[in-house]
Amino acid sequence: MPESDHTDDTLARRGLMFILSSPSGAGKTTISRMLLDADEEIRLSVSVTTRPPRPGEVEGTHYYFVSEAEFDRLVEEDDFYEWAHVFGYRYGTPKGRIRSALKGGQDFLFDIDWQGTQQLYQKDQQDVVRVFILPPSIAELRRRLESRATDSAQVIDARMERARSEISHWDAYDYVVINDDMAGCFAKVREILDAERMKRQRQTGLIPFVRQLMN
Ligand SMILES: Nc1nc2c(ncn2[C@@H]2O[C@H](COP(=O)(O)OP(=O)(O)O)[C@@H](O)[C@H]2O)c(=O)[nH]1
Ligand SMILES: Nc1ncnc2c1ncn2[C@@H]1O[C@H](COP(=O)(O)OP(=O)(O)O)[C@@H](O)[C@H]1O
Repeated sequence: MPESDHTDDTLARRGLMFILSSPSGAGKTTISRMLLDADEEIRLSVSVTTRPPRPGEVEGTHYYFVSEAEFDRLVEEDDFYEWAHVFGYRYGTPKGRIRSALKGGQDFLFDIDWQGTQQLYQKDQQDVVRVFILPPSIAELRRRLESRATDSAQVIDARMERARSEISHWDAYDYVVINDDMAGCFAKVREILDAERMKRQRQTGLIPFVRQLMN
């Protein structure tokens, strides 16, 4: 849409980089999927990882699954916005077309950890919105990891161990939402997204619109 165009109450705007992070098992994948289903204007930034796929995970939909050597090659070619070590594997955000698509008003959802969040924020403060999801309690976090049934007891122990250090990064986020009731948490995340879209600085169509109102 050209910058000066608008329909009713919709003005042209920059897209935003909407980051959802949480300690493993708190529910960010669940909330991300609900958001992607409910909102046609946001697209998932699909990460590249060296971790093997879990049952049900689809190449190119949930992650791009690559070998260590392939990941090395992508790093050398400077193909990542950011990348980090998590749980013994590497994860990275491919550059792709993100920057040009943002200018055109496309929003992106990032399911990345606190390290990736810091890197993206340093690169692009004006487009980044950082949301951190917390579990209602440590006992419930363990229960969720066990009920997901994708990890061995040993891996669950390691994730629980790591959860405490992940939680310690809570104050590097713009918003913190507790995922007790799933529907309630989802509603709050949507409200954040809606409000951030309306921020004056993002509404590039406002200047011509206001000028026209004043003429
Ligand atoms: N920095 C960074 N972290 C990522 C990326 N993709 C996924 N992660 C994070 O890596 C962690 C492990 O993800 P995953 O193996 O899918 O397990 P999960 O903890 O159940 O979501 C999570 O905290 C993700 O948010 C990425 O591209 N960059
Ligand atoms: N509010 C909630 N109440 C109960 N179970 C939940 C809630 N949110 C997520 N879960 C469940 O907890 C498990 C972990 O959620 P998931 O979205 O995979 O977490 P993450 O991506 O943060 O590791 C899944 O089995 C999911 O269905």
